[in-house]
Order: sequence, then structure tokens, then C-alpha cells
Amino acid sequence: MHSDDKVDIASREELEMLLRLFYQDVLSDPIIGFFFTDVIAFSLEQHLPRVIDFWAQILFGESSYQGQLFERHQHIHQQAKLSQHHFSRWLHLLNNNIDRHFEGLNCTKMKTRAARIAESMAAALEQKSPSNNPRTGVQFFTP
Ligand code: HEM
Repeated sequence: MHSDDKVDIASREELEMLLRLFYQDVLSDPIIGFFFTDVIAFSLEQHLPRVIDFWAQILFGESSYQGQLFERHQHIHQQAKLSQHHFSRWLHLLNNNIDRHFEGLNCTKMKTRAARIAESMAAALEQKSPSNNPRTGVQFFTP
């Protein structure tokens, strides 16, 4: 579907607009909202600059992101398991917000990269998960 009133994500201002809408959905979401409201003491205003840096690096080639992406999510995962259906929901909300407001190459890039990062993050967390492996029955941590 082509729409003339949509533009590509081309600046930090547009990233901020998109991410504010995304986190508005995330925070009130019945499936993943609790990670942000109950599991982590989450502050949107503290989080936004880091997440804008993160995406500006991927989309605009800035070298702005200084964070610890995996460690942050591993910390969450240790308190409440981040499962595949949480990642699917997160991606769904992101893709929805991108498609509702923007259109173009950076949109495709953001959706593709998000899916790839989510996949590798989920796989890495699963490996370190403090639970039984359902496929092999191997117990990684003794109670
Ligand atoms: C179910 C999926 C996810 C949940 C529930 C989730 C939740 C969170 C939460 C609660 C934080 C704040 C952590 C803190 O302040 O200590 C955070 C940080 C962050 N998340 Fe996620 N996240 C998910 C998936 C992703 C994915 C797939 C990406 C990237 C494609 C991502 C990118 C980020 C970034 C860049 C930060 C900032 C990290 C930093 O401070 O350096 N998240 N996430």
C-alpha cells in the first residue's frame, strides 16, 4: 500500500516521535507492559536518550550508543523470564508503530534489524536460562 503522507525515519526527532508512541503502547500492553512497570524501575525519560542513540547508530551510522544491550536484558530475564512470545509481542508493537507513521528504507531496516536482534537475544538468554531445557531435559541449575 502506498501512502503519500508518510515519510521515512530520517532524524533523531523522528526517532523520538516513533519511540514515544511505541513505549506508550508497550507500557500499557497486557503481555509485556509488566516488565516496564513491575519488574524494572523504568523511567521513560531516562531510557529514551539511550534508545534513540541505539537506533541512530543502526539507522544513521552514528557512533552514539554506549550501552550494554545484552546485560540489561539478562538482568530483566533473571527476574522475570523473557520468552519468545514476549519478543514477538515487542516486535509486533514496534512494527505496528513504524508502519502507522512512517514509510521507507529506514523503516525496513529498523524492522529487519529489530527482528534479528530479538532473535539472537532470545537465543542467548535461552542458553543462560536458569530452567530445565525442554528439548534435552538437561538441568542447568540445581535448585
Ligand atoms: C520482550 C522484549 C523486550 C523487553 C520486555 C524489553 C525491556 C526493556 C527494559 C525494561 C529496558 C530498561 C532496562 C533498564 O533500564 O535496566 C530495556 C532497555 C533497552 N532495550 Fe529492551 N526489551 C525487549 C526487547 C528489546 C529488543 C529486541 C531491543 C532491540 C532491538 C531492545 C532494545 C533496548 C535498548 C537499546 C535498551 C537500552 C539499554 C541501555 O540502557 O543501554 N529491547 N528493554
